[in-house]
Order: sequence, then C-alpha cells, then structure tokens
Amino acid sequence: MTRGGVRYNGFPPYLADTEEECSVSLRQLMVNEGLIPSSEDENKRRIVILKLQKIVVRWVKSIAWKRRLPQHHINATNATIVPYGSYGLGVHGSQSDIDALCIGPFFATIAEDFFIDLRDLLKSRAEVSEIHCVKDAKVPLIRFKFDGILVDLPYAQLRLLSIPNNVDVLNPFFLRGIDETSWRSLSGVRANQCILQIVPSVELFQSLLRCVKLWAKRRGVYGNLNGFLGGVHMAILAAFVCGYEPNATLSSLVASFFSTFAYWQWPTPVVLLRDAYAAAGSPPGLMPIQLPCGGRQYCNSNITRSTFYKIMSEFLRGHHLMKDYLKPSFNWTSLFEPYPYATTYAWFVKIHLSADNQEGLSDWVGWVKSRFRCLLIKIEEVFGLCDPNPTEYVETCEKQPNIVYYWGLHLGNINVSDIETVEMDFLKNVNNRGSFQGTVGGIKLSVVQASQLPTKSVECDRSKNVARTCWRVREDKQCKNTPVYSRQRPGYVKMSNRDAESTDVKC
Ligand SMILES: Nc1ncnc2c1ncn2[C@@H]1O[C@H](COP(=O)(O)OP(=O)(O)OP(=O)(O)O)[C@@H](O)[C@H]1O
Ligand SMILES: [Mg+2]
Ligand SMILES: [Mg+2]
Repeated sequence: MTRGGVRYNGFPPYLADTEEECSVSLRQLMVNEGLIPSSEDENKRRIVILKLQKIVVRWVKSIAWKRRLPQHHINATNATIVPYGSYGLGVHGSQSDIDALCIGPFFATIAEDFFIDLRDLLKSRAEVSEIHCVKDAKVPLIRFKFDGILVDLPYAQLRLLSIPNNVDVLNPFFLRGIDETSWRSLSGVRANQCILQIVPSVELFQSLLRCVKLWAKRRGVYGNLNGFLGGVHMAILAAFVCGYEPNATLSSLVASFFSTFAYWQWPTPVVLLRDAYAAAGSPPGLMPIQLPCGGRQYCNSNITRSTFYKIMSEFLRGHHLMKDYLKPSFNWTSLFEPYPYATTYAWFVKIHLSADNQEGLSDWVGWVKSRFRCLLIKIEEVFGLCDPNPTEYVETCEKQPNIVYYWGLHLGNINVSDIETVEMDFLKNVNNRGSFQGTVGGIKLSVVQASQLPTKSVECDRSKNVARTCWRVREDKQCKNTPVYSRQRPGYVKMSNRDAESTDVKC
C-alpha cells in the first residue's frame, strides 16, 4: 500500500520493503517457535469452554432449586462463562492456561455455592483433575485441569436472576451493587475488553504481545510471582505501544516497545485510558501499570529493586539490538536468546522445595511462591541484588518429589553462611502467615557456585503430566552425568501454575 511514493506506514519505499521483510521473518520465527496454537488445540479449548458453560448452567439451576425459587425462576436463571487472560486476548500458547470467569446470579454465593457445590460438580466429572480452591487470593478461584488443560475459574455474582451469555461487563447496568470480590474478579475481563477496543489493529497487537512474551520468557523477566512482569502487565505495555503507532508494522512495533520502555520515567504510571487517570495519591510500586478498566486500579506487582534493575537492563538490551533491525546483518534470534545465567553470575541461592507426593508438592510450591517477594527482599538485604530465575528444576536423584530454583547473586564476594539467617526468616514468614490448607513440605536454602548448576535441559514443566523420557543431569557427585528416565518434559521454561494468583503479598 503506497501513498504518494511513501508507504502508508510512513517508511520510504526502499526501507518499507526491508521493514516488511523483517516483519515476515519475525512472523516465521513465531511459527517456528510454536507460538501459534494448532487448530486441534484451539478446538480442544473451545470444547472446554462449551462444556464449562453447560456445567455452570446446570449448577446454577440446581442452586435455584435448592433455594426453593419458583419453577419459572429456575427455568429462567442462567450463569455464563467469559474467557479472559491470554486466551481471551487470543495470544495463548499451547502451554497457557484458560482463564475463564464464571458469572452467576444474585442467589448463587461464592462461599457456599461456588466453592462447595460447583467444585463438587466439577470434581465429579471425568474430564476434571487436580482441582483446588484458591480462596485467599485477591481474585479467589477454582483451579483444575479440564481434559489436561489448566483452568483458572474465578467467580463474579451480579444482582440479576439470569446472566445473558453475551453479558456486557462494561455496561454499568450489570455492575450496580456488586460486591468487592466480584468487582475485582470482573476487572480482568473488563481490562481485556478495553484493550481490544483501544488497539488500532487487534492482529498486530496480538502478534506484538506474542513476541514480547516470548522475549520476556527467554530473558527471564516473565512471571509476577518471581517479581517480574506477568501476562497482564505485558498486554498493557504492548497495547500502549500499539495505541501510539496506528500504521506500524510488526517489527517497528517491537522496536517501539523497547525504545518506549527502555527510557520510561518510572514511577510515572503506564496508563492506557488517559481519562480514567487522575492523580489520587502516588501510584503503587516501582513500575506502576494501570488496569484499563476504570476505577484507577493498578496491576498487582511484586517488582523489587532487583527485578526492576533486571527488567530495565533487558529493555535497554532489546532497544540496543532493535536499533539495527533494518540492517542486513540483523537477526531476530539474538533478541530471543536465552538469558545466560551460568556465565553472568558466580553465586546462586539454591531454593529446594520438597513434599511427600506430587499433588502435595504442587500445593506447597504454590504457597511458597506466593511468598517469594519476601524471600527476594530478604536476600537483597543480605546479599545485594539478586536475579530470581523463574526456571524450575528437578533433582531426579532424590526420592521425594521436589522443585529447585537457582537465583543469581550479583556480588562476587559473599559470605555463604549468611544464607542461614535468610532461611530462618523465610521459614518464619512461610509458616506464620495466611491460611495454607495443605501439608507443609520442606524448604532448604543454600548458596552454590555457577559450576554446580544443572547443565542441560533439566527444567521441569509442572503443567504437563505427559510421561516422556528425557535425560536428566543429577547434581551430586555420585550420580553426576548419569542419564535417567523422567516423567518431566524437557524444553523451554514453563512458568508457575500459580502465576495467575493475584495474591497481594506484603512483607
Ligand atoms: N498481577 C495482576 N494484577 C492484575 N490482574 C492480574 C494479575 N495477574 C493476573 N491478573 C488477571 O488474571 C488474568 C490471567 O492471568 P494469567 O497469569 O493467567 O496471565 P495471562 O495474561 O493469561 O498469561 P499466560 O499466558 O501466562 O497465562 C490477567 O489477564 C489479568 O486480568
Ligand atoms: Mg492465563
Ligand atoms: Mg491464569
């Protein structure tokens, strides 16, 4: 498309061709990286949503019957399922969870009807496994696997008898008189809808978001619980850039993403909807990002001094690489190169979590991870800046199910025994706070050298239970380099199953 010899995207013709070639090669990389889900995967997800929709309608009618509502009310009542998160934005990968909000009528309560009756109904289904109620999060939810796909199901209750299947959650009529938890649970859906309305091209926004999420995962700056950026933060940052470049190409948007945030004057908040923002006290955190859903809500963030530093360094790195993106020598793979932990840091804090069985481990790790911000702050006090690599490892030579993390320390000279104070403080924090319902597992902290890191693909993907064989490299001398069979899938890092929890962790 040209206009007066100049491409509509504002590049002169000779550069516009390069620009387009560059975008094409980036799209090819996205395909090669498996970022675009297959049609089977899409179909499977659609079926999950349809089945959940049927389940919640059945559930809500049974509650209406239990409450002895008149028959015509039982007939008329309805609940609905609204997908949001990365699936709702159309940027999910094959490993992503499905975030789906259940919206129910005035008589179906969260405490009893949702967390007891709906949970029991879900549990009775053959497709459902690993079901847990996460009641103490800011956005309480039921988490389970449906046909092997992880589902996060929060609940919002509207003051209506029947929730239309296509309920407009931006319409104030539906939101009047709702409780605080329902309001918070709805904010993710509303944020998604605002984003999709704001961006000039949904397709370009989706492609940009897929790219920057891949970048963030590769460079170790993805994951809210580890103090980095979560899916929602990335979505708002990507939408912000798209809003300012209505005629851009994909590669120029990636370049803008990095140039914008490499020099962003934090803590100036990133705000998508200008009107919604009015100075009402200072925005929270080191990198405030406002949720585009009204009410001046901000994304929950666990960013600390350390993770702020790492995210900013990575924005700058991305910006420096992208300065050359129109040069023939430019190659996208350098932008997505995995972060070289082993050669960057000399010392690592090793966090070893264990439990008696896999299910107990999943609960235990989720609980401990919700306290990671406190651990990170303690480590910063004792050892200075730290890089909490979100990669999960497994020590296969141990009998007990376990998950291990290695967090890089910036200082070259450290007192190894200082880790004991950190461990003591963290244990107090983990044991004393909140209401962990599961069985308490083990936590061991130690300091190790880079040479003691696992060397190959021994990362753990807890989202998959697919039994596949792979090499694992054991750490201790006895089993060094002994190949063993494992149930874990090798490959690139899958973030925590718990990342969606909007638990506000205060230290
Ligand atoms: N820290 C947070 N602050 C505010 N809302 C959040 C936060 N974390 C999650 N949410 C809400 O929950 C939704 C789902 O979160 P989730 O962690 O599953 O991320 P996602 O965007 O779906 O990415 P992923 O593909 O990694 O699952 C987000 O889109 C957002 O609406
Ligand atoms: Mg998600
Ligand atoms: Mg989620």
